[in-house]
Amino acid sequence: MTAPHRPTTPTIDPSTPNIQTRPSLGLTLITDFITPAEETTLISAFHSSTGIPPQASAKRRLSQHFGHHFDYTTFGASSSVYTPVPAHIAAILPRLPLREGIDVPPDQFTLQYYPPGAGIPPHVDTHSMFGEALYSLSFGSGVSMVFRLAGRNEARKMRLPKRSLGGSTSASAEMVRMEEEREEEREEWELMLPARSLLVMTGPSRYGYTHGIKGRKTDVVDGEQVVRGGRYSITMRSVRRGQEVGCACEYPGIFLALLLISSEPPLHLFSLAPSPRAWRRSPNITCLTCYLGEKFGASSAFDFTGRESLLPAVATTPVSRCSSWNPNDVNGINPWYDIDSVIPRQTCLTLSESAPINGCLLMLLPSEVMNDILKNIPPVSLVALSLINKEMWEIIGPHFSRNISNSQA
Ligand SMILES: O=C(O)CCC(=O)C(=O)O
Ligand SMILES: [Fe+2]
Repeated sequence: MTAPHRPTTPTIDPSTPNIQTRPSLGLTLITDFITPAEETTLISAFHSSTGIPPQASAKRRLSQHFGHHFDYTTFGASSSVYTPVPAHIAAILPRLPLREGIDVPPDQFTLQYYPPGAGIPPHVDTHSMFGEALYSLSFGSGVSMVFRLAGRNEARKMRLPKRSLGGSTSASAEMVRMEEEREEEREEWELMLPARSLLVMTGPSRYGYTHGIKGRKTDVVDGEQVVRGGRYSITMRSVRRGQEVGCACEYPGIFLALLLISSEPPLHLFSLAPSPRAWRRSPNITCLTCYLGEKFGASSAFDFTGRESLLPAVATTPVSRCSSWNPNDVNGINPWYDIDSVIPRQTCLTLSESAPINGCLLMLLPSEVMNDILKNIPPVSLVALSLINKEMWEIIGPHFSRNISNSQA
């Protein structure tokens, strides 16, 4: 294990010494963004509205939502649950740095209280459902936020189970080896967010890195161990709606998709979800999840079971189709795991047990193609099998170019 690096040296304009920017990361930290009086107001408002006394020894992170509520099933925003934004939060908004013509004022606010020792797992906030700029206001106590280049590990978790990766072909073994080597190189670094500071994430820091907070009671600040106090934060996001939903960022990912071609509605959406935590960790797969949730008007299309398994964990209706469908036993081929044998042949399988489903097509698709398919070929049901990342695509993509050009034709 290498020690966390420091982030790149910030750029500071002498006329605004409290603003540290890291242009290559799209990251800005503004210290003393709110006054101590505002901090006191925000803290007492949190305790009076939640009814939690200030000295309460909470064990885990507590969240409160304003504006469109955060939806923990899609990791997007709820379209139905809304709490008006209180005046003490609204008062901060005019001060937020917005890039002209790019950023819009946030309309989704998650206020969190982290008792000392609590953290938040590394994640990338959902691309498709929230605008680019993310704002995080810290108060009560500072904390060290951990950034890590996103992608390989997250994608790997979503992609294929280890037994398949380590399995039959030298190509897949090689992929594993390369991933492991690259894993070592991934840089992780920490940035201290002082109380009353505002963090702004755009570009690479928003899309290309995970951010999280380690669950520990101390942080190292300028070489000194500092004991954490209770920290509050307000994460401010802008919600995308309608035509804006989708992801056009530079980190789109490539999906290994199984399209179930169905002759009749209703559409049945299945999803292979290792666990809600893994979905959350994988930036690109949440794009798809949210995209579908929004597209088909239901976050309940995805009903996570939380099983640590890549088997079809989820079904809307009927559940029996999902559970009776043994993925190891479809025409003697394992369509889920046997990437090498199935995809190059662009196998079209007939699922005799699943009457409304006429067939399925397993292929690798860049996410834009996937979006196109969803728009243009109803009715299909879609199984988001997995995700591979850009680097992986460079290795295996050439083998599948025929499939991609077919699907684009
Ligand atoms: O507490 C924070 O500053 C960050 C919280 C966060 O990353 C989130 O809610 O998505
Ligand atoms: Fe976040």
